[in-house]
Amino acid sequence: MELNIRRPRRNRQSAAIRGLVEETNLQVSDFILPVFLIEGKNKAVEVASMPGVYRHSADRLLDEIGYCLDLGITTFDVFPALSEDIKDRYATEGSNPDGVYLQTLQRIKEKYPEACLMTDLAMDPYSSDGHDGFVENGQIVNDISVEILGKMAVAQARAGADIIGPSDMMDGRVGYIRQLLDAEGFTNVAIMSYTAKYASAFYGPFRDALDSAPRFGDKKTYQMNPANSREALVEAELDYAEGADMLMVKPALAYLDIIKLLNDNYNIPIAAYNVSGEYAMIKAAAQRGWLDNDRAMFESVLSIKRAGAKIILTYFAKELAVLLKSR
Ligand SMILES: NCc1[nH]cc(CCC(=O)O)c1CC(=O)O
Ligand SMILES: [Mg+2]
Repeated sequence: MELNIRRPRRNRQSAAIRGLVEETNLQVSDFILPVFLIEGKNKAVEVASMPGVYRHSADRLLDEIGYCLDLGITTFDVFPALSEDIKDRYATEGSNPDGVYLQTLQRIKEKYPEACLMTDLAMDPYSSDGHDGFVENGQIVNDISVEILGKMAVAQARAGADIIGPSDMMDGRVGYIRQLLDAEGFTNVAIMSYTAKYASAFYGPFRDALDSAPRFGDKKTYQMNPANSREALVEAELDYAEGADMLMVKPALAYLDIIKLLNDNYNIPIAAYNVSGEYAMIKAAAQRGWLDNDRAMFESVLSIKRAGAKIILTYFAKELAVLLKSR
């Protein structure tokens, strides 16, 4: 029998050697935990389609963030779930400094100055149309949306945001927001652009959590077609030129090729959003005993890092932090 002299199994023969040759490692500093804020007091309501994920009122969210900081999680992406009566066409509440969202950001910063706060910048949580941009005659109007988003971004920076995360996919918003932030003295506030955000089925549980599904139509005129990858390079080129500090791909698991594409072509950090549906799939299978929760979680988040994402937004951040500590 003639075998090749190269035997890859030699490098797998013991835990020690496997450790030596291991190329990718997850660490808690890679993660951003998305958190959901609701109105009221002393409330923690589990999201039905996201077992283990809660919508917290501000007071409970403060406790939650304290707990996560102790676990080593440094950065939080805060999403508001607001009542219908506060929403309007112009997403006015999005830049209301006395509203529950911006007030809560301030409270978090006051209590935990060390916490790094990321915001979601889009109109949908505040819009009576449930779209990320401004709606006129059934169309999402780009430039008016960008103006509204600019106001929101400055208000978020004033409330203490460290990283602004435009998730709306309007053209030109990164450059516009950068200009406004700089003009207002917020040169240190970073922009993590949702650069390649796809029109995905995997946002379903998130829209349940926020009750933010579009009131008509879909998001296909602004979010990308899942069939396209070269278009992601066009989006990246624009965001890079407009001053984005980090480029995000969303969702993550069905878009590992896009993560790799951007990582190969851009020398700023790439982020990926391991979205609600990707979380829900593993949780649902694990609850039925069809998958091992911890192993499936670890493997899927590891694959996102291996593909080239340095930063991972994931609802698994807490569980992963505990798992990594126990190793
Ligand atoms: N601007 C909205 C927004 N920001 C983050 C998510 C999805 C996050 C997730 O599914 O976990 C969405 C949903 C959407 O675009 O409809
Ligand atoms: Mg773009």
